[in-house]
Amino acid sequence: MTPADHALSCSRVSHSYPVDDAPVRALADVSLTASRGAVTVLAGPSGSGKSTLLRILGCLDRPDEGSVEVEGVVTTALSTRRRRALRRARIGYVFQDPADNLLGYLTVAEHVALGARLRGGDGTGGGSAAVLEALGVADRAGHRPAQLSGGEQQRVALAFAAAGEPPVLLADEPSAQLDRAATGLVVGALRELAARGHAVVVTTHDPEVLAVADEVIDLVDGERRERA
Ligand SMILES: Nc1ncnc2c1ncn2[C@@H]1O[C@H](COP(=O)(O)OP(=O)(O)OP(=O)(O)O)[C@@H](O)[C@H]1O
Repeated sequence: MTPADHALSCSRVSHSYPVDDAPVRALADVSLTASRGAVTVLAGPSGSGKSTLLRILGCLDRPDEGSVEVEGVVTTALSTRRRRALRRARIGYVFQDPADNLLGYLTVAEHVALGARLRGGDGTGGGSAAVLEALGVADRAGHRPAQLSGGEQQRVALAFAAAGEPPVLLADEPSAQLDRAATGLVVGALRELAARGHAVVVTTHDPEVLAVADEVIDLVDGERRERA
């Protein structure tokens, strides 16, 4: 493993949410590295800080303290505008809520083309046809989100996030809306995406997703705990 394989890392990240007079501490001094070719899972009980950490890694939020690095660029040192541009070009993100992932007026195929264009591609979607196939939604290319179930929308969201081959692919509870069969497809796709060279980072409670992790980061009350 060389430093070039480290697509994503964070160092000593702490974050609190301001709530009235008593800030809620969500993360304390968390460091991690996620490599290309690997599935890294953020695990831990509800409220342990998984989503907060994923949002910070994905340049959606800035931590109170600590730094985040994407392919050698310290994103926490960038202006909001430059951080957003880097996020669009280099990071695919799947939100937990299907409603946050897709645009109602675009078909599945149009999402894939848009994802590829956002990442500077030619709009053909890179390897997204194979990803749609692997996720069992290739035959829905002409459909809009309202014509898909919540689980199908999340699988399309994963293909949209992977379109244009961003080096970093982040997914917040990607199996939360899915039954066992669909979870199996998503788990297979996560592995395939890692094999294609993405650094894949997911939050989960799901043992089936945990089972395909190359590395598990355990969070408890916002702190990283070493595995026994
Ligand atoms: N917008 C917010 N405002 C205030 N507190 C928040 C906010 N978002 C999260 N928190 C708090 O920060 C802590 C970490 O929340 P986070 O959503 O990151 O945990 P999680 O491990 O992803 O939980 P879950 O598995 O339930 O999604 C929790 O105590 C939560 O209540």
